[in-house]
Amino acid sequence: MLSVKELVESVGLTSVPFNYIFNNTESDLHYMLPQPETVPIVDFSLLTSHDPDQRSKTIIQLGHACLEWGFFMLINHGVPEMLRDEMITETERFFDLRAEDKREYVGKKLFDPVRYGTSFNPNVDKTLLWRDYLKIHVHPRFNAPTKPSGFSKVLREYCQKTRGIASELLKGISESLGLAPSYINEKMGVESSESHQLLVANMYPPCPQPELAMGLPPHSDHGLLTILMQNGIDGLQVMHKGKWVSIKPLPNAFLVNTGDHMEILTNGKYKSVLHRAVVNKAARLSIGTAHGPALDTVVSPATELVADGVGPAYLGIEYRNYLVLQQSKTLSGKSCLDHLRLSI
Ligand SMILES: O=C(O)CCC(=O)C(=O)O
Ligand SMILES: [Fe+2]
Repeated sequence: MLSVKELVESVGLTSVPFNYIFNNTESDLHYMLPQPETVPIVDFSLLTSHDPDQRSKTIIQLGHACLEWGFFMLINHGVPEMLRDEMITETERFFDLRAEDKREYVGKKLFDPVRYGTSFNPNVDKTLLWRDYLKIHVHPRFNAPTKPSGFSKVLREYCQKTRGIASELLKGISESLGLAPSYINEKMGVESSESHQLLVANMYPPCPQPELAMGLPPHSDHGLLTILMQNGIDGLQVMHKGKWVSIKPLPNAFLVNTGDHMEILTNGKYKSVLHRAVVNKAARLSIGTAHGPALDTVVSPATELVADGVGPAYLGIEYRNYLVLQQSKTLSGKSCLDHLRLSI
């Protein structure tokens, strides 16, 4: 099957082929929240500050962002702009490689180290997505494609830095829940040598009729947290108060969202956020890292967060099995999490 990029480049497309036409309902397009609705901004340098006042104010903002949005922009995170730029350039170079150089990563399974493909699950997707992807398991074992030659070094550094950010954010999030700073990191083993980190690069090639196609349909992410960045082109939309909000990141900011395992762990207090990626006439690239526990960790609601007499709202599940569940289906809303909900 051709990637979207190959499709676009091979035939000089002027319209979207029928199997990519996404059923964007009228009402859906009108559901945009009037801008600007202010997306929360979290200053990482204040979160990690030695000044207890600054830190506790930032923890309150972080908790608010998780509670009200499940999404925030992270500024002053300390990842050099040059590393981010290199990461974007090397990833673009990967997608630009000749088909034969990427072939060894095609048709791979969920837990294979490096996977390159298109759509989400083309075997079951009724409508194909305007998106090609590269997915790499980067922790606990680091993996990288062999080409382009500079990719591996940049990828390793980038993933190490984003892991550090995730664990600091999880300390702040634990505190915002009234728990010890180390609570989530310890319970989920996020700082352990076995914690799982998946890198997902999304390439959305130029689309001749962007309003007809979809890059990624509404979905939530599987992990505890996702840390995302993009090239200069926007396209991410986040569901807030029942409406879509288009996200325009500040220069050099990361976009961070809570995932399904945050919702399970917090017994529904910090919900995973629905988001989607629309496409443009220009090529868009986004790079996300999903941060979670070791694959064999059974995640269930933290007893400290289950109110007396209420009980857990989700069944526990092994992290690995949740990934298997998500990949077995088409990407659709929060349908995986729905499998684990308990009626209270
Ligand atoms: O492209 C984007 O901005 C969003 C990507 C995304 O949601 C994902 O990879 O799960
Ligand atoms: Fe996502």
